[in-house]
This record gives sequence, structure tokens and C-alpha cells, in this order.
Amino acid sequence: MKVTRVAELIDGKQLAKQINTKTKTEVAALKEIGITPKLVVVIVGGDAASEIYVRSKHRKAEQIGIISEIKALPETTTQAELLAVIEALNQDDQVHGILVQSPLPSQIDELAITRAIAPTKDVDGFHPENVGKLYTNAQLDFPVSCTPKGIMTMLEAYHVPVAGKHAVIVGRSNIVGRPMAALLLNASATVTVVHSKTADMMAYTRDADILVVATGIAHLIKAADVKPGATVIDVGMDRDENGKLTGDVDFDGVKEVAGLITPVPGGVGPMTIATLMQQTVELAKWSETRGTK
Ligand SMILES: Nc1nc(=O)c2c([nH]1)NC[C@@H]1CN(c3ccc(C(=O)N[C@@H](CCC(=O)O)C(=O)O)cc3)C=[N+]21
Repeated sequence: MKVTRVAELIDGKQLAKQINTKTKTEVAALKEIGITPKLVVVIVGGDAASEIYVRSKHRKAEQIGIISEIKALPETTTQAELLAVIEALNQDDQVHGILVQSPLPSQIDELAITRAIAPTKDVDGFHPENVGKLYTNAQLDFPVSCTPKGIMTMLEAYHVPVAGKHAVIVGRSNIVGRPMAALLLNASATVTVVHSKTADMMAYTRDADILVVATGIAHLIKAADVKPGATVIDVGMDRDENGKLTGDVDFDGVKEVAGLITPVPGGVGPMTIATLMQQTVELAKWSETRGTK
């Protein structure tokens, strides 16, 4: 007899909605004491996907009561010009969070831009100072990359045990894989990071209690690559052959094996945005307690 198992869905959209409601309440309370959180998103050039993301961040911020400003710069912007824009935002006491949307045009050095953003306004958590705090498990207030931070919120909300569990991360990017590894290690998981040069990658994924996939390769992970009952988190934002949004995980196959699974869309994506909003508010609060608004 074939035993059928269907994973429980981790509903990122629903959880994001709950978090956004809470954030909205916090914004209202901050406004009472004269602080209005403000986020500035800088976008360079006209990448179509980026424009969609930036607009959805803007809409969400406005719903929550965060002041959101989009600075759209031309494709031909030089590195010096972008650095000057960032410096002005660093100096602006009204601005709490700065996000420079990636990808950037090729004449601009992304790392130089990341380093130029004041660490206290680095709402993406990409500045090396903030990455260093994350990797040393500093017990301080500092921003963390929103996608992995949102994933930790999901694991907690769904009561997924982390301490002592084997967490396997597929992908080693600065925005997802590496900060995800640090967060899971800080939460006492046993962490394995696999990537494009890993020999026999699926030998590791098959052993994962928690599997986080962030490769940009549509449907890389199949049912046979997943341990029965595992928690599977899909960070992919890929397009299938029909141009439809899909993930790095073969959802229809893997849901028969996993214990918990995130869908795409409606999983990690909305949580990234909810975390971005949450973190903008945190930056506003922290700036107040430092007295360096
Ligand atoms: N400096 C910077 N910070 C970022 O955080 C950043 C960035 N650059 N560049 C691009 C990526 C991508 N990203 C997404 C956020 C939310 C969804 C999202 O909400 N997705 C919806 C669906 C959206 C759709 O239907 O197209 C979902 O998964 O349900 C997707 C992608 C943030 N990024």
C-alpha cells in the first residue's frame, strides 16, 4: 500500500499579513512620540523586475504608515553620482532606512555602494560591519538581511525545531545563503552550506531536517532529494517555460515527502517585504535610543 503524505503549507502571505498589522500598530505608536519611520529605495536604471519589486515595497510601506520614497536614477548614473546620493541620505536625519535595489548597472561597483551606506541605516543588512556582527553573534541591535531573517520568523511561527537539527543551505550568496547560515548557526543548528562546486550535493540535501534553497535554478530540488518530514524553504524567484513565477523546489513532487513547505509565490517573498518594513521601524527606534536621529 502506498502511504501518501502531504506536507503542511507554510503560508508566508498570511504570516506576512499578521506581521504587517503589528508593524502598522508600532508605526502609529512611534508617530505619537514624533517619529515617522522613513525608507528610501534607490533604483538605478529600468530593470523591469526591479521596478515591480520596488513598487510593491512602496505600496506596502504606505499601507503601514512608513514614509517611502523611491529615488529613480538613470541607467547612465556614475558610481560617483550614486555615492553622492547615498551620502546625502546618510546625512538626512529624517531617513532611517536606505535600500539600493540590485542589480546595478555594470559601471557601478556594488560592494563600494554597500560599504557607503551608513551601517545604522543599512536596512538590507549587507554592510560588512553588520555582516560581521551577525557572524560573531553580537548581542546588539543591528540590521540583518531581510530574506533570511524572514525565514527565521517563519520557522519560529511554525514551531520548527532548529537547535541541534541539520540545516542545509543550497547557495552561498551574500544576500541569502551566507546570512542564512549565520542565523541558523546562531540558533544552534548544525549547518551545511552546499553550492555549485559541491560534490554530490543531494547527499547533503537528503540528510537535511531544514532545507533552504536559494540558487535561482528552477525546480533544482526534487522529491528524491528531500528527507521525509523535512522543512523545505524555497527562496527561488524563477520563471518556468511559460514565464510563470516558480521556485527552486519542484513543489508538486516535494510536497509529497516534506513535512512543511513554502510555496512560490506566497512564501518567502511576502516575508522578505514584511521583514523589510519591520526592520525599517526597528532602525527608526534604534536611532531614537542612540539619540542620533
Ligand atoms: N537591495 C535589494 N534588496 C532586496 O531585498 C532585493 C533586491 N535588492 N533586489 C531584488 C530582490 C528580490 N526581492 C523580492 C522581494 C519580494 C518578492 C515577493 O514578494 N514575491 C512575491 C511574488 C511577486 C510576483 O508575483 O512577481 C511572492 O513570492 O509571493 C520577490 C522578490 C527583493 N530583493
